[in-house]
Amino acid sequence: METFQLLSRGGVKFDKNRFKDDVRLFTVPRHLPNIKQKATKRPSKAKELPAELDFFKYARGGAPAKRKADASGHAHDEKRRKVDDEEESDAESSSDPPPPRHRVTAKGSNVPSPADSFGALKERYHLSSHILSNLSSNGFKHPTGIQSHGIPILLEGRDLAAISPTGTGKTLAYVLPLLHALRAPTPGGARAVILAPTKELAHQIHNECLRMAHGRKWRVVLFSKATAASLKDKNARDKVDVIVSTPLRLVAALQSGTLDLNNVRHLVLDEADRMLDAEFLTQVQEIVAACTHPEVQKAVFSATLPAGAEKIAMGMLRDPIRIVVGLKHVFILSLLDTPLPLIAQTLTYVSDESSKLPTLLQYLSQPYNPPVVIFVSSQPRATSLAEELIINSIPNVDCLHAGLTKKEREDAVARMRRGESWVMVSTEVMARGMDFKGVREVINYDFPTSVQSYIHRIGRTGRAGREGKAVTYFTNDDAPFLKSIANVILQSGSTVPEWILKLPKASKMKRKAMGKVQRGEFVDKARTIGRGDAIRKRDMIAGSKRRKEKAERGGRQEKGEGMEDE
Ligand SMILES: Nc1ncnc2c1ncn2[C@@H]1O[C@H](COP(=O)(O)OP(=O)(O)OP(=O)(O)O)[C@@H](O)[C@H]1O
Repeated sequence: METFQLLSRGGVKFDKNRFKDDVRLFTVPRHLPNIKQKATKRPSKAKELPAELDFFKYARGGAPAKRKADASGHAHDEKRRKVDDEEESDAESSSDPPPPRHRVTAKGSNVPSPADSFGALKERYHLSSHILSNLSSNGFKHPTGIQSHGIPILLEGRDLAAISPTGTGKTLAYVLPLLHALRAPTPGGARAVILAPTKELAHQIHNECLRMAHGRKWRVVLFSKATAASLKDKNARDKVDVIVSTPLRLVAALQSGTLDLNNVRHLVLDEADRMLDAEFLTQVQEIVAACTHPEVQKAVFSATLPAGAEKIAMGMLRDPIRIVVGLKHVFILSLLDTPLPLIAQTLTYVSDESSKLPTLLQYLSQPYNPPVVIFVSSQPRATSLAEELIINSIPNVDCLHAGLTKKEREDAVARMRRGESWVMVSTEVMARGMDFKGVREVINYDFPTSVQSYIHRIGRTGRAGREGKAVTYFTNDDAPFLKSIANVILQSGSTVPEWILKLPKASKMKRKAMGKVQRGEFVDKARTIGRGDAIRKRDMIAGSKRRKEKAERGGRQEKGEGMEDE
């Protein structure tokens, strides 16, 4: 666009005649064909969103170019396919480096074709106009990669194991087909169950279901102590369509005989690798066994699915399709299939525990981008770090961990959603699935306990196509585990100091020990005062500051200064 046109669109009036010499300076000379050519060769780009608004430029789905499908949308004979489904880019014609290519790998028999738009889903599967209108009123215009591939698979009633990076819209990828399959509300008990590892995540998924179910009479229940009590009544239970829950709560109701899952046709495990780890596995197996309907469809979703968890998951699924969303250049190198290209990641050496707090305070004394999420390794450390930050006058500090009461946890999440928390100190409880769109930075104050934990923690930023930043502190004690994280950083496109890459590979035993570095309960060993003291101290500091300012104002008035401000 011509410079002066641009200015006039912003309301600026400019007399071109009067300033014709200046205008000439800004006019592109006609004898520079290259510049002209470039400007005209990219008409489609001009119509597109600016890069900073083009969310999902990496995760957006699309129909594969190389595949032929029959009218029913099925691949003819492929057992396994690999698809480059990033839309055609004009980058080759420019000097810009080509954008990262988005890759989806699907494995399984008779894989349905992806749908490159929500409209295509309507045409192929008669998706209800209610759901479509809810998509549009929530601003969801195009399916993401996992949605364009995963939704058709689920709509065709197939079992699915889906691996897609954090923040790429996995929730909608299972909520949408599930609601479509429910059709009209029917009595007889829950027909769908969604399991998540934390109350906070279950709550968030419940909200997403409600958003998509808006205008319909489906009863979507967030399973809690209170709902479990009200569902003891069979009449109430019969009216439920969807249950969203943590495993523990549901198992308690199953064991007490106040709930059965015989009518369930759809079972989803979100954060599947966590759900299938030692802590949850028995409960999850109990729930799976309670879903006795012969046609129950099962799906597992996660950003990470290590081999052990995948094996268990595949054992639970029937003739499953496995899809993996990742970036092409990363994918080839990656053992993890979980690139995080939108997050600028760095490692910061802090020598020992006592150096971490000063490093963080120094960081927060410079301009930073709130909200920031800070991860520590235990509940007492989360409380302790939040106290330290408050004492040091860092504004709007909050804390969230499983040791808080239900109300405290809910309030902390609500403050975060309202944008009132600038610095949120948390434990692994917030590492998975929590979607606070605005999070700009993640700081791993304590080194993550595993590669998966690293990926999920930093995935709280860089969501829905936005960019983010992640900083990880490491001490001498963390050094043996550094290389595993450095590899993820490297594969995601960020840089890592050469010396870290030259470190010897940690043995399997060492890697297992990764989460076991001993850390004290207080982030500042010297300090033993409690939270109440911290808050009192903060208020005292603020009070004394106010008094000092007032006294100074009074003094100036006496001297006759600053009258114009009064
Ligand atoms: N098609 C879409 N278009 C625009 N935004 C979308 C779309 N689908 C989902 N989103 C938004 O993207 C964000 C991330 O989605 P979601 O929480 O489902 O990610 P996820 O892949 O489950 O992440 P995690 O692995 O961390 O759980 C949400 O804010 C969601 O509303």
